[in-house]
Amino acid sequence: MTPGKKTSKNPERPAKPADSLPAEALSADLPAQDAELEAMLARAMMSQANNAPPAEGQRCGLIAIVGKPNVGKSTLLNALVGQKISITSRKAQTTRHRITGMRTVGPTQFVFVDTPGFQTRHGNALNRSLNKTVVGAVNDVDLIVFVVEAGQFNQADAKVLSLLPAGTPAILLANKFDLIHRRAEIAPWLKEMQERHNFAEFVPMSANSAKDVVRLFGICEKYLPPQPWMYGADELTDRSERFMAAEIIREKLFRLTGDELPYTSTVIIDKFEQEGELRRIAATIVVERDGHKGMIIGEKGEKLKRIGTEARHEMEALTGGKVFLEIWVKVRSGWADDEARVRTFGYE
Ligand SMILES: Nc1nc2c(ncn2[C@@H]2O[C@H](COP(=O)(O)OP(=O)(O)OP(=O)(O)O)[C@@H](O)[C@H]2O)c(=O)[nH]1
Repeated sequence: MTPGKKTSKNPERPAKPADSLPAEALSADLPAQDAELEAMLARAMMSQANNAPPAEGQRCGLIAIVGKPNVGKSTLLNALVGQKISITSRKAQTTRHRITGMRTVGPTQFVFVDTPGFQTRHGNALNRSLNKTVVGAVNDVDLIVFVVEAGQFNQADAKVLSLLPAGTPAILLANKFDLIHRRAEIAPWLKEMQERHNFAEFVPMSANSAKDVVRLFGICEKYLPPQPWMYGADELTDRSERFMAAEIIREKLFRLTGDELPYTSTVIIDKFEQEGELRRIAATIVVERDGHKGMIIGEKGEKLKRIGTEARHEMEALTGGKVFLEIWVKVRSGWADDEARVRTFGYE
């Protein structure tokens, strides 16, 4: 199911959101004193979710979550959806696909689109494909959530920002706010950010905080147009169990191997069969070099066994049934530079 075509731009964009910090406040007279800044941040942090039903029926819209690698986009999507549908790791470039996650709250359906972090290094075929996914996702949505790490902005952030279409409202989401200990340092950064783009709102938060996530729903809701829902009220993602299985294995692979394993390893599902509540899954981890294969298999096969066990447990929790999982490791040198291979491995 592709929701992209069903959306329409919000016809009545609110001029000034009531429950978050208006961006104009930042560009004009940014408070010089710490106390004022503290009050301003407190207001933005404290604003409550406003999930009151709209007067006339259903509301629904697409919200793209964009940002450079590792800023917390997938963590945010999972928190918003209320279930893990996008894999995360401490390594950058974990997300490789456009992943749609939905959450229906009262009469409003939020359709979130998580995207790969925009790649500015390595111009290989894999990265070109990832970037195409990001560019596709920011067009034709009702709202863009531009995620940065609070207090930071570099060339990689700038590249993503340059992709945002002018006519679509964008929220500046300053994530990992829990890591900011001196809030006063945020003031000049905020002012700079507002000069870079005409953000509709500024949301300082932590994707790890449930309270912050609830607040974000209220902030996003008013940008979604009144229109019928695109998905059922209980649906959480448009991705299949087969897709999720590959992603879960890739997450364990990324988490359980050191930084020495290059990000150009991928997972293909060779077999996915269901008999009642039992799933039989065979998967291949594809790497570029023999040395990488050894790293994944580990001494006496220990590492691969652990990847398999952790992936299986997570799949069993997700599906509620038993899973038999077999994983193989194969070397395909240069696959990430080969357009055709990148496509056969499931990248757009
Ligand atoms: N302290 C802190 N860490 C966070 C927060 N949000 C995410 N993280 C961590 O940041 C790391 C990256 O998170 P991801 O959600 O994988 O980031 P991403 O932007 O999806 O990364 P890519 O897949 O590379 O695009 C993980 O280790 C998260 O646990 C937050 O609010 N506070």
